[in-house]
Amino acid sequence: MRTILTTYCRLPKCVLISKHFSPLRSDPHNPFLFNCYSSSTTNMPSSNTPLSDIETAKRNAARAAVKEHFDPSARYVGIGSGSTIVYVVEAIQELDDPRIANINFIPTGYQSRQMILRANLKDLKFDSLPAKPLIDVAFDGADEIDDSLNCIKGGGACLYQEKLVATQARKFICVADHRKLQPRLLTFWKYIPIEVEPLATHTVMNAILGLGATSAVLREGHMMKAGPIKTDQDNFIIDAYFQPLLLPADVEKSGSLHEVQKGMEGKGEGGVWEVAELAREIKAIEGVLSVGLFVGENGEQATRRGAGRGGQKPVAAYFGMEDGSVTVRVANEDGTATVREK
Ligand SMILES: O=C(CO)[C@H](O)[C@H](O)COP(=O)(O)O
Repeated sequence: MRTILTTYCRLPKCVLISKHFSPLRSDPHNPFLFNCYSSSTTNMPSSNTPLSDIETAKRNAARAAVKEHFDPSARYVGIGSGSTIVYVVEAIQELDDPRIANINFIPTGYQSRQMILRANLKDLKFDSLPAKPLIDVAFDGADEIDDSLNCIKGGGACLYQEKLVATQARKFICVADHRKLQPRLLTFWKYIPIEVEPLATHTVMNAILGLGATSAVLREGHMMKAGPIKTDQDNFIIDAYFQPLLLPADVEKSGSLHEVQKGMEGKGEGGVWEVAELAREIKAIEGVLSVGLFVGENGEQATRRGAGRGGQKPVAAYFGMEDGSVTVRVANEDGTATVREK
């Protein structure tokens, strides 16, 4: 696997390592990481635990999102993966409403399910959901969210089940800290996680480079000698580095995507994509199970259209800010988004 890594990376190794070591995952105050090593039966941070600024921002965002979108009389609630979602579960518990015991919580993977169980909530596997009713609401974190509520997800390697749950939900709500609030995807967060069937790893990496990625990296585990990370589906993750992604509005302004790309190529910065178009191209590569770009419709748009399912994009994203406030990006009917301060 080392061969694959060096063959396909066009960046110097040191750059790859530093990009790989995401700043979003190195906080010693992170209660999710802490609880990985604790024997705590709740897996929940105590509300009295002093938190770092980032963790406080996550908690503030989670509390605001739960207050506005969690209904204790709901039947099905999706619970995502990562370190921020811990605070959503905490905020649900804090409501201390007996009706919560009747809710089926749908996990998006192993970590998510453990969190649900340790919080003494009722878990229901995605494939046990009845076909018809949609999940009332799904909460999840994200790695980056743009002006139109497109998201990058999969920093924790859970994108496939997260997408399954989001697209089966009437509304999908994102919860994040201020670092994830960006105008365009791939601004602060530099790569798109892609889940691939292991046999197809080489061919998918080649195809991604063919789309103009600056590099494609097979994600290794923390213990290099143990090999690449395996997802909950036993697949690999390829992290694909591209230039910042455009919104449809950027393309409209410039006339056509081709014109924008031409302009960028002139500056020696090829491989510029509109976000939904790139998601479609990557998904079409044989061997790709899921792309960590959440694009297209949101659940409310899909419901209005009578689609009978949800959408990939959130209807709202809550960001805990550095000053303790919460900023919300809310979807408008036409797919654009409005920013609201709380
Ligand atoms: O997509 C995910 C896992 O695959 C997470 O939701 C995303 O990485 C955000 O995680 P965190 O809340 O720890 O920053």
